[in-house]
Amino acid sequence: MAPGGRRSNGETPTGQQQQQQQADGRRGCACGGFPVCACAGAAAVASAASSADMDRVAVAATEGQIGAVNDESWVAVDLSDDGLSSAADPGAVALEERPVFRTEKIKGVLLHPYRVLIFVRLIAFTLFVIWRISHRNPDALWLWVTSIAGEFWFGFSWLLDQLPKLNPINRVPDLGALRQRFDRADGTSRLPGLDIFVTTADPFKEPILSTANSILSILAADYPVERNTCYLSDDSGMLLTYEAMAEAAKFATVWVPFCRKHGIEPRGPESYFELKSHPYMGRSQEDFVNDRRRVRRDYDEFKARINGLENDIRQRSDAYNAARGLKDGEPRATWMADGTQWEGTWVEPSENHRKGDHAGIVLVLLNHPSHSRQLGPPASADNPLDLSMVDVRLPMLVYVSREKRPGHNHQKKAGAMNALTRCSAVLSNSPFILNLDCDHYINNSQALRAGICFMLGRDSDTVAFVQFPQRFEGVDPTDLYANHNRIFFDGTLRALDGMQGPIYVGTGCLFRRITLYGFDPPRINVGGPCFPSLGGMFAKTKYEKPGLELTTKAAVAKGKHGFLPMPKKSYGKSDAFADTIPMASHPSPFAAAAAVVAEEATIAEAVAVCAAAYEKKTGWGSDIGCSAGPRAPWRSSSPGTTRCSGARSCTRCSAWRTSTSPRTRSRRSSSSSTPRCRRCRS
Ligand SMILES: O=c1ccn([C@@H]2O[C@H](COP(=O)(O)OP(=O)(O)O[C@H]3O[C@H](CO)[C@@H](O)[C@H](O)[C@H]3O)[C@@H](O)[C@H]2O)c(=O)[nH]1
Ligand SMILES: [Mn+2]
Repeated sequence: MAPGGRRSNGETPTGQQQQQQQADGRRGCACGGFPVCACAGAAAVASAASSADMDRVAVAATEGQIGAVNDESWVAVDLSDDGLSSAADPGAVALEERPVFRTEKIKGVLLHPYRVLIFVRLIAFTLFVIWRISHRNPDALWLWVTSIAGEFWFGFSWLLDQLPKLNPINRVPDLGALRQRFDRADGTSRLPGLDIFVTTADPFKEPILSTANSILSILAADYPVERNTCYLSDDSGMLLTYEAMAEAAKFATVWVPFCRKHGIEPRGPESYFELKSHPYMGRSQEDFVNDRRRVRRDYDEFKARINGLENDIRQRSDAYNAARGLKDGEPRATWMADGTQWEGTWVEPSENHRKGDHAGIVLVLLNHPSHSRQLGPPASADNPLDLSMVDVRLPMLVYVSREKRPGHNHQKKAGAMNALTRCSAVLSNSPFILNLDCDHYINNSQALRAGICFMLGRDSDTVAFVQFPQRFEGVDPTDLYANHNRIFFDGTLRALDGMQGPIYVGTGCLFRRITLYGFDPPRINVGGPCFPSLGGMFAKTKYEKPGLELTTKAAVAKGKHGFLPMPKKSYGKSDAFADTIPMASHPSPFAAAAAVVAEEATIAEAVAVCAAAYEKKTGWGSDIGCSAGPRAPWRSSSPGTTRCSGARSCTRCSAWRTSTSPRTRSRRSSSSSTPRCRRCRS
C-alpha cells in the first residue's frame, strides 16, 4: 500500500504507483512544483442520513477538488509553518527539511480592503450607538433601553464574527513530501501510529450497513497498515453489531486489496458502487472490469448476509436455548456462532443483558498485521482476483462495548470516546487519534495522510488537533437551506485557523493523544497563551523564543519524557493504562509505534478500563478526555455537543494550536476472515 512498498517489489510504475501519482495529482495544481497543493476543500467526513443516501457519496468524493482553494485569491505565506520559504524550489530543499504542509493566506489586495471595510463599519456602528444613547426617547423609555441592549448584543456578536475573518488561513498538505520523508524504500514507513474511533449506539437507528461502510473505508485508507488500528465502540452492546463487523472484516479481505490494486476512490463500497462512472485508474482495463464485477457480486452477497444476520442470531439462539431445555421464565440467552453466550445485550433483554446494563466487551476482529508486506495469491479458480502484486494485509480492527450499568452517567458519545481512549492506549497507544461517527466515511483514501501532515511539521508539536470539514449526502444538492454547512466548514473554520485554530466540532477530528490527557503543549509561544497564532498576523517572530520547555534535555536523555500536569490518580485505577501515558507523551510522535499483541491479559486490561465506574473520582470528563454537555455558548457555531475537555485548546485558553485539514472521510464496514482474539473475558 505504501509507495515504498510498491517500489520494493519491483512493480512497474504503471500499477499502484501510477494510481498513487494520479491520486496525488488529482488534488494537485501547479504551485511551485509541489505535487499536491491547494486541496483544502477535499477534506471531509461524509455523512449520510441512511444507507439509501449513500449514492450521494459520489458527489462528496469528487468534491475533493471543490474545497481546494486553488484560485488566485490565495497566496503562499512567505514563511511557511514548517519554517521554510514556500516559494523555495522544493527540489533544492534537503529532503528531511521539505515541508509537509504549507500555509496560504488571502491576497493583500483583497484582504486589506475587507479589513478597512470592517473598520469603517465599526466606526459607523459606534457613531450610531453614540447617537442612539444621546437621543433618549422619554415617551417609551423601556423600548429605548431594550433597543440599545439589542443593538449592543448585535454589534458584539458581529464583532466576534469578524475577528476570525481578519486573517483567513489555508493549509495545504504536501503528500509527496510526506511520502518522501516518511515512507521507506522497503515498503515500511516511519509514519506515527494512528488509532481511529468509530462510535455507534444502535444498529437499527443507525443502519448497520452504514457503520460497516465506515469501517471498510477506514481499513482501505492509504496509511501504513501496521500503524493503523480501528476501534468500533458499540454502545448498544448487541451481537448484531459485532457479527456485522465480523462480516465486514471478512469482506475487507477482498475489498481492500481490490481498492489498492486499482486505486479505487472513494473506498466506501456503497458509495463507490453507486457512482455513475468508474474512472479507470489501474494498469489493465480488462482486469479492472473483471475484478470490479467480481467484487460487486461479493459486496451484494455481503449485504445479503448482513440483512440476514438478525434472523440468523435469533434462530441460532433459539436452537441453543431449546437444547438447554429452558424452564418457564428463565431468561433466553443470545448465543454467538461459536456456542458461547453473548455478554452484551440479548435479543430478549434480561437482567445484566439489556441496553444500558451489560458487561464490557473487547473483541479483536482483525489482529495486528505483520510488519512486512504480504503479497496476495495469483488468480485461481477459488480466487478470481490476481493479487500477486498487492499487499493484502489489513489494519487491526477491534470491537469495543464498554460496560453499562444502571445508575451511572455514561456521558453518551463522550463517554464512549473516553472508554476508547483508554482501551486503545492499552492495546495500541498510537500518538494520534481520529474519531468518526458511524454514519461517516472517509471519502478520500489520502485523508489520513493529509491530516497527519499537519501534525508532523517543524513546529507542529503545539498542534492539539486537526479538524476535518464534513460533507453531507442525502440532503438537498442545491443546498437551498444551507444544510451543507459550507460557510461553517469552509469559511469559519478556515478563518479561525488564522487565530488559535478551529474548534472541535464533535467528530472528524484528529487528536494528538496527550491533549486528551490534559497535557500542556511542550512550548508556550510568545504570542501569549490566548492567541499564540495571532503572531501570524501581527508578527513574523511567532516562534523566535521557544518559551517554556516542559521536557528537559536531561529527562529525555534518561528516557523519561513528557510532563504529567495531573496527579496520577486523576487517570483512574488502571496501572496498565497509567504505564502507557509516558510513552504517549514522548516528545517524538514516532516513539509510540503500535506493536500490538492482543494477548488475553492485555484484552482483560482493555475491558477493565471500559468499566462503568472507571471514571468515578477521576479527572475523566472534566480535565481529561471528553464530556457530554449542553451546547456551550462560546462555541455556538459548533454543531456538536461533545466537548473535549482534555484538549484545552477548545474550551479555554492555552498554548495549544489547532488546524483545519483539507480532506477525507469514508464509511464502510469490514468483517474478519482472520479473526483471532476470542472473548475478552468469560
Ligand atoms: O450514547 C451514545 C450516543 C451517541 N453515540 C454516537 O455519537 C455519534 C453522534 O451521535 P448522533 O446522535 O448521531 O449526533 P448528531 O447530532 O448526529 O451529531 C452531532 O453531534 C455529535 C455530538 O457532539 C457529534 O459527535 C457529531 O459529530 C455531530 O454531527 C454517533 O456515531 C452515535 O453512534 C454514542 O456512541 N453513544
Ligand atoms: Mn449523527
